Amino acid sequence: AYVDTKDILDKASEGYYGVAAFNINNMEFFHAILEGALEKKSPLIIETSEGAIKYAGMNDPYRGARFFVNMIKDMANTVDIPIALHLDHGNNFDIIMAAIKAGYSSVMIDASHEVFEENMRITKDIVRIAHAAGVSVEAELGQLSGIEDNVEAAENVLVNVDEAKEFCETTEVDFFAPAIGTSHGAFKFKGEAKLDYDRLKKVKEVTGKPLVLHGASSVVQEYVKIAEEYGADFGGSKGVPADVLKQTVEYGINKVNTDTDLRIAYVAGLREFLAHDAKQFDPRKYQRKAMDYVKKVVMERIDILGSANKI
Ligand SMILES: O=C(COP(=O)(O)O)NO
Ligand SMILES: [Ca+2]
Ligand code: NA
Ligand SMILES: [Zn+2]
Repeated sequence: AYVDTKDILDKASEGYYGVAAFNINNMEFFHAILEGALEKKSPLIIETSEGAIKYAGMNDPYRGARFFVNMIKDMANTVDIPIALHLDHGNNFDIIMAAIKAGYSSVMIDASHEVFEENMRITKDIVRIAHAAGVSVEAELGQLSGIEDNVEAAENVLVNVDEAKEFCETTEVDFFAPAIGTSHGAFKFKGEAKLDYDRLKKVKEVTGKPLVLHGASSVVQEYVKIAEEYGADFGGSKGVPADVLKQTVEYGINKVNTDTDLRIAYVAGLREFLAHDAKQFDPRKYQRKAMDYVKKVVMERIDILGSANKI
């Protein structure tokens, strides 16, 4: 069934387990992810960035938002796991409105690069509009280093616990993303993967909200190796290890944003298949190994986060 993201995350917060939020840009990733979630009988959050919406809509965001809603809502209403569709890193007001209008389950308003008061003001505004339309809202405090919503953040700015308390009370966001040391992409840590667990525990205590971990991919080396065997160069890639992910769930993370792991698994499968089969040109066949690897990563992640059979 097609559900509100808040429903999935309130249950996860109650039960202290994590639900992965998988990013997609096309149908094949959605199908591969869905196969894995169905097999695990897990609730599923599908999320699309603003870039994905522009990509699918051939630069018309409302068309792109409708494309994803039509594909995902229809499928959701014909399978028996709960599925929500979420706008990831919403920043552009028109695209956030397009997602709400098209029928997204939830939207993120990411104004975390603004000063605290401004982030709070903007977020409050979006919550008012989204709630009026029955749509739930995510927002973020702190910054992840690297490129994020077209804003270049030089280095990590960790969430401030007192600000988090005020922010959640004032804005009434439904779920909240505290920056605790992760970053987007495949090169998250120079040395050891260190997240600020103490800060995370305190944010959970003072907000009581379902919490979101951005930049949560593990950069699974099994697929990095396969991709590199067939010509990729992902040297120095490092993500959030599975045991660290488990710790964050234990301390209150419930939505676990996963994009990079699926991209690496897919390109590994595609490179491997094409290196061995010189004759195949049916896209349903030459993408299948790539989709199988995505499905495997999805199922492994569901086991790490504990959302299997939680429907
Ligand atoms: O935070 C993410 C995904 O992060 P990764 O690059 O670690 O998959 N999406 O919002
Ligand atoms: Ca941000
Ligand atoms: Na998000
Ligand atoms: Zn993110």
